[in-house]
Amino acid sequence: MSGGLTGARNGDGRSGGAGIRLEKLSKSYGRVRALDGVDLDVPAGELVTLVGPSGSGKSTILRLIAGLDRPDGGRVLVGGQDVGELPPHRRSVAMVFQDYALYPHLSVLENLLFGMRVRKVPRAEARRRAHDAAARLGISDLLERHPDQMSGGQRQRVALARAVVREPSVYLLDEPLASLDAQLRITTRADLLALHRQLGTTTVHVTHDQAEAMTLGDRVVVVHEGRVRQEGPPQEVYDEPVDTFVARFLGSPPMNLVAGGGVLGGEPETIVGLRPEDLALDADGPIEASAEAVETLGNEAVLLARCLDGTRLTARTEPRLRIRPGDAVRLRAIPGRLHRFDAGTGRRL
Ligand SMILES: Nc1ncnc2c1ncn2[C@@H]1O[C@H](COP(=O)(O)OP(=O)(O)OP(=O)(O)O)[C@@H](O)[C@H]1O
Repeated sequence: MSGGLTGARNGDGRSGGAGIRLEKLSKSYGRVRALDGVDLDVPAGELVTLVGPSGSGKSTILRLIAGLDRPDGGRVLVGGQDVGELPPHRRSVAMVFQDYALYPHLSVLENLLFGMRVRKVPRAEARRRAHDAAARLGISDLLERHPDQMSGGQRQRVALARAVVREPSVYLLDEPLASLDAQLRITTRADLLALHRQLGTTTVHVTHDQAEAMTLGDRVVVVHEGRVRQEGPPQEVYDEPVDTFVARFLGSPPMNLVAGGGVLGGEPETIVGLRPEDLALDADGPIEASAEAVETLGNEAVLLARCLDGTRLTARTEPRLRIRPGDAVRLRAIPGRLHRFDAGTGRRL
């Protein structure tokens, strides 16, 4: 195959990037089936978040798109082209890892220039790109520092800038925010979103943090046991999970699931689900329970209640009600908010 992919740029300097299509991708490591027939379409310019528990196959998907690993079966298309035979450096994808992977003996500027030197980008052009990327990521005043002279958040910005200078058609971000503390994660998340809006380049972002998945992507793709369980706009997946796995995985605290419906009502052959925010304290509520634990978070409190029949339910409540463990409470499910799943398959009914 001749020629790699290039990041086509449109007039205003934005790069829409290239769409990605995965067809029936499978991959095993020894006896571990990491991917089991993954189909996925990411339109050009979209930011998609892959989310799933540890070991579900998220990083493997990125590695196969990047060409760092080869699939046992299936195809990877970037910009409509089967890239199966292209080595990583010819795929016009830039990957950013959780641990930054910067060269410790090089300054920030040298880290940014290094890859372009290898790819023989002319010097003046390479410097222009490096300074432009540094400005976008707010690290222009760090260019002379070495990685060990920076905070984790600054290092992560350098790692992102190093991806930006490549002007790829696709960004692959493997838990880029996971090593940052909670506060920094939120601000860096906003910066990532802003960067994506500026560049408009197709991005696949991996996380196991469901809050990140809800806030960061145009679409969220829930991966479990090497398969795509559900994909869609985050709110849609949250409101209409296709099965009990997705229902429990997105949302914190997770959805209440009651076999047979029990205190939530329902038919014996079903599992009935209710989000904690859809379970309200109500003095006339039909569900009698006692408070087992209350976690106060400042803006809200999470009540763990044990019903008369032993069922445990969590509810999001007002923190100022000052409920204490042992208090008798009454609860009501907000009408229309119940989810029903098949008890055998776990699928949404
Ligand atoms: N090089 C490897 N050798 C053996 N097994 C591997 C290798 N890479 C991945 N696996 C296995 O493949 C499965 C999927 O791994 P993968 O790293 O894709 O999961 P993940 O969803 O990214 O997990 P995490 O969130 O923990 O990074 C896991 O069971 C993992 O142990």
